[in-house]
Amino acid sequence: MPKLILVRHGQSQWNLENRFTGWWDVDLTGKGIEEAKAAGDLLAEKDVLPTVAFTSYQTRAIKTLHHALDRCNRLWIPETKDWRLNERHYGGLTGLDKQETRDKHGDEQVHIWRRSFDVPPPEMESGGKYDLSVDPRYAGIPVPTSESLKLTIERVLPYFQSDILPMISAGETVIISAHGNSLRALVKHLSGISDDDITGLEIPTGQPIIYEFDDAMKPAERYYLKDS
Ligand SMILES: O=C(O)[C@@H](CO)OP(=O)(O)O
Repeated sequence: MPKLILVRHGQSQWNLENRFTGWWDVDLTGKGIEEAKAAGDLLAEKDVLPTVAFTSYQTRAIKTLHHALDRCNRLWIPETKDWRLNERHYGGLTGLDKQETRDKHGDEQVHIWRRSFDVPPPEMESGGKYDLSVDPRYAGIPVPTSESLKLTIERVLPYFQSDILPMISAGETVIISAHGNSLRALVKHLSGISDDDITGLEIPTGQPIIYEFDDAMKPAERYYLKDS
């Protein structure tokens, strides 16, 4: 049965500091590295060994993938990076402290920015400290100025369907190392979760989630590998 493994990157420096991150390229903490290694150990222990890998353009997801693959002796498998698996773009909130933003704008407003389905945060100003539109890694790519979950889904899903699903159909065991919101986009689609319910789904760092597909490429309900 073809399998898909989803893993959210381990703890990042800004997860630890409680700052809005989005597309900003923050590295893993020591704890994040350990989470990624433990994910790889679990893949080895359960004998769920990836044959093809996908990740984003962001260091925390790339390093998580590499630490995990190292631990299950699969660093050699083909790997594709694509910006469409990036975290949702946090716009003008990027870099701000989440608690200070709550104190300034109120809990309700911050909850809307973080967890509404289709309300994007304020736009990022061009030329600001966290503007990545001139970063060479995004040359030729339409860098968003802000994204809701809905907008994130609109770039993650077509990429999944065109580039990742055919690999699963071909019998590969695919691993995707990505982010809270790019993975929400995939789980929403694969598990048929409503617009209202998906925003309440929290995806833990470094915990492999498994989808098994039947012959008609219909995914069964997801499960955490640690619980299998
Ligand atoms: O800051 C971010 O980019 C994301 C993921 O860490 O945070 P949130 O929980 O608000 O989606």
